[in-house]
Amino acid sequence: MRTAPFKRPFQYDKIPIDDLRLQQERDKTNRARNTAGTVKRIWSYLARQKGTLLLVILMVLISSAMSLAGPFMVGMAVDDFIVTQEPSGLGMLLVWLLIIYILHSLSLFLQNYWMVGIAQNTVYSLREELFQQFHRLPISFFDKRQHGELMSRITNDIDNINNTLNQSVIQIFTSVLTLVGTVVVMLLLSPLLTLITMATIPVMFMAIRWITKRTGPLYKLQQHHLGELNGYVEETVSGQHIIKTFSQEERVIGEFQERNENLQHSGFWAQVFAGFIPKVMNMLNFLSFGLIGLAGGILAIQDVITVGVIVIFTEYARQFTRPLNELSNQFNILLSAVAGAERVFNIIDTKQEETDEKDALTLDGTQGHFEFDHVSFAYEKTPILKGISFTAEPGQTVAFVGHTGAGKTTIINLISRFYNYDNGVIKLDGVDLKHIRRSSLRRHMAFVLQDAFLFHATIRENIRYGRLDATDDAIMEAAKDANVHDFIKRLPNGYDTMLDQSGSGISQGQKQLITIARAILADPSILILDEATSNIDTVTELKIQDALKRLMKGRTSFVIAHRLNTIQEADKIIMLEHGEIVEQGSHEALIASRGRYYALHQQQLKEHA
Ligand SMILES: Nc1ncnc2c1ncn2[C@@H]1O[C@H](COP(=O)(O)OP(=O)(O)OP(=O)(O)O)[C@@H](O)[C@H]1O
Repeated sequence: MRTAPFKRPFQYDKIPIDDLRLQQERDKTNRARNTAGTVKRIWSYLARQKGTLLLVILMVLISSAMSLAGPFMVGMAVDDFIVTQEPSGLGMLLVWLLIIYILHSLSLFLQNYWMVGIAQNTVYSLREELFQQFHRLPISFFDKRQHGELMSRITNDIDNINNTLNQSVIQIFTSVLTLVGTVVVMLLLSPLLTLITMATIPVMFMAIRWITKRTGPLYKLQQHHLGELNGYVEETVSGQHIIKTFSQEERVIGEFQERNENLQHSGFWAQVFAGFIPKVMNMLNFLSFGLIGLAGGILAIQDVITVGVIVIFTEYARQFTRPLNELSNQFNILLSAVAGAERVFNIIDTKQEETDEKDALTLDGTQGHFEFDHVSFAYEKTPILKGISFTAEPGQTVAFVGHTGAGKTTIINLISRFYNYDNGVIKLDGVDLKHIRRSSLRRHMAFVLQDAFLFHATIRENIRYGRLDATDDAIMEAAKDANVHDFIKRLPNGYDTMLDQSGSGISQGQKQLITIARAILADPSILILDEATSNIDTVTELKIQDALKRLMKGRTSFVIAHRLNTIQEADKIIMLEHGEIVEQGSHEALIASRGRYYALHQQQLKEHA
């Protein structure tokens, strides 16, 4: 087993400077493009809860005032009762102090309670809007993006907004109020001592700036390395089969080690520098106490101020540095949350799936007669399909064949109107598809796709997805027709067997049979089958072929098949090349004409010989 080298790993000059630079570049792109606009938009969500927000502001005012009043009273106690050694009113003052501290705690508790409510309501609305938007966006939106990226919008970004609203917003308010309040009271008590107290601030600023200039990018680098490491672990865990079959374990361990070392380096320095901040603050606080004690003592001896004022200043000095520090921290968190919010809003603002025409038809039923008339289509600006013309009679099976990238899936995408065709016309029962409501068109279609997708639900619920009002008997009948009933019956929990998201626990073929049962139950007039029989053992393949034959009977079916032996019985085979139809006809006719299909057929025969 490999062990990680532990050779002087923590030299600062070993931090990859290029990585730091890269991180700084990334930071720039990670900022919101329109910070003011995004903040305004977040505000519009908060403004829906004006009443509660006012209460929070009131509580912040009270807590800030109380944090000023506490030390002030202590100072008064020193002057009035301790210096004078006249303790008669001390008891009453202690009661006041107690009230101040209770009020302080209570206002902190309530501001937190109300602000958490505001934050939760805001992210509830955002999550809801984002999820609804996901379901209104066209397929092209998802085709262009990675799933992980979209997941990150609804998890990380929204979480970030929540945390920022919960903590940073109140912190920023409180810090500003406390800072202003402290300086005002200090100035009123003694402008000279205020200046002396503040003498350490420039030093503090410089020290913090020096540290954060280093920790900021290091922290982000650490996050970046952590993300890389997590991603790598996730990928290798889910790709275990492939790693083992290609005997890549050693290489994977080596690559992991590299990522682990990167994280170790950046993590070490990020935390070392971050650890400096409280130490430096403490040191400067003590310096400031010393200065206040010295200067305050001299001023008190000269009767310019009282001893109580010195007590108040030492307390305020402590209160003073904390908000300064917090402001700079919270500001960064706030900026990154605003950037996240902007990404969320960008998705919410993305153009939704084109709406149907105003007077679009709702199909009650359909014969399933399709006609493609010189249809052309481009993804963005890349032309894919050119002058496609063919017909599919009701109940016929039309198969698309051709090399990878020929445009088979694209034709299916046009039939189901996941994409809009640019030129020409596609007609269903003589009506242009564009005049038919998308939802009503798709209601008459069922898909059995290569990547059989099952939900995290029971087998029964997965089949019922085809027709929500189906009875248990109808589900069982569909499963019987799909040749999967016997298999389900043999499972300990039968139809109530829970499937996990990846559908593990059942084979690829069984998954496919369940999706066929789902399609049978849906009882559509139009069927779309995408390479439904690849990677499956012969017995299951026969079962699938048999189930499909039953499913396709009496329905117009479009089949994408790479293996020509599965489509020989199709009524029409359409051979595509570079987005154009080069041949069409029955298997026998195409073989007899000895053209492109014949060549492809011969090639496959040789490959499987
Ligand atoms: N969402 C998309 N955006 C841009 N181009 C795309 C998109 N989907 C497919 N293409 C391109 O369109 C062409 C046709 O792709 P299509 O998926 O229709 O081919 P196919 O015949 O189904 O291939 P395969 O047999 O590999 O599934 C390819 O060049 C492909 O790169």
